[in-house]
Amino acid sequence: MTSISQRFESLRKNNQCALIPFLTAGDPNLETTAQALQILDSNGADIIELGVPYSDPLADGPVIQAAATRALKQETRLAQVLEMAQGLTPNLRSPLILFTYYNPILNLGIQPFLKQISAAGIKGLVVPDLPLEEASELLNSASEVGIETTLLVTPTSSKERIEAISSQSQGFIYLVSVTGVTGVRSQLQGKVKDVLQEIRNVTNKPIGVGFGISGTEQARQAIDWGADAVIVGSAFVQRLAEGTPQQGLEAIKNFCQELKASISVVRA
Ligand SMILES: O=P(O)(O)OC[C@@H](O)[C@@H](O)c1c[nH]c2ccccc12
Repeated sequence: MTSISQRFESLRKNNQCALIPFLTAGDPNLETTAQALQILDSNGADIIELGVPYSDPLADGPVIQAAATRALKQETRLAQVLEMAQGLTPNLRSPLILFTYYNPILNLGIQPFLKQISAAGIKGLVVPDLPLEEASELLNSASEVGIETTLLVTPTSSKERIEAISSQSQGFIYLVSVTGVTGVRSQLQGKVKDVLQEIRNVTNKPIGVGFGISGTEQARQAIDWGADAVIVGSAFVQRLAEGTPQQGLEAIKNFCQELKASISVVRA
């Protein structure tokens, strides 16, 4: 199974960038999530971020909060998400990143958590509220089972923090494009270009830009500014939730193809 780093290496060889969609597992139900993952995987996704619904998604905007609420109404728990993933990962081209808040990990215990997600074929981890000071135990234990933990840089991160995060982050570095919560914005802030350069100055690890990317224009903009990947969540979650599940699946298929096409043009 391809790792996150290996996927980035093969993309870089072909001067390509990664499209990383995010979906909330269990919204509207896990059967649809399984279909959605396969659709994204065969319509342009290079890596996929799978969110574990959580009752207090403090870093999420209204779209993903609503998705988490719908998924929790379906009694979506980590165990079912992993059971669904285990059935899929052997046949997915895209490595899966499990996206979860820190609490569910602490409740289960870091080692049992990692054992379960590794058995499900998960290759990456994003924990937005993991304090950098506490990250080393999770990072080290996860990498022992072949899971790369990606850390987040924000536009207000200091130079020292950018260096600390860049050196510890595995797989890639997640540059959050705006201060605030997830959710589509009208345009990417120019600051993203500067922070991209600051990260580039201290590491040659791939950099993914996320938050607020609503469509092909902003995705292209992030790539032209030097990003190696774009992470798109709310815009996919929104489309999947519109109409019937079948209509939602059709909408994310088309959106995934459009986004991949928009970032596939060789960098200007
Ligand atoms: O939804 P957006 O604005 O496209 O941003 C990606 C984001 O959804 C995904 O990476 C994510 C979902 N929840 C998060 C919480 C914190 C950081 C990142 C995330």
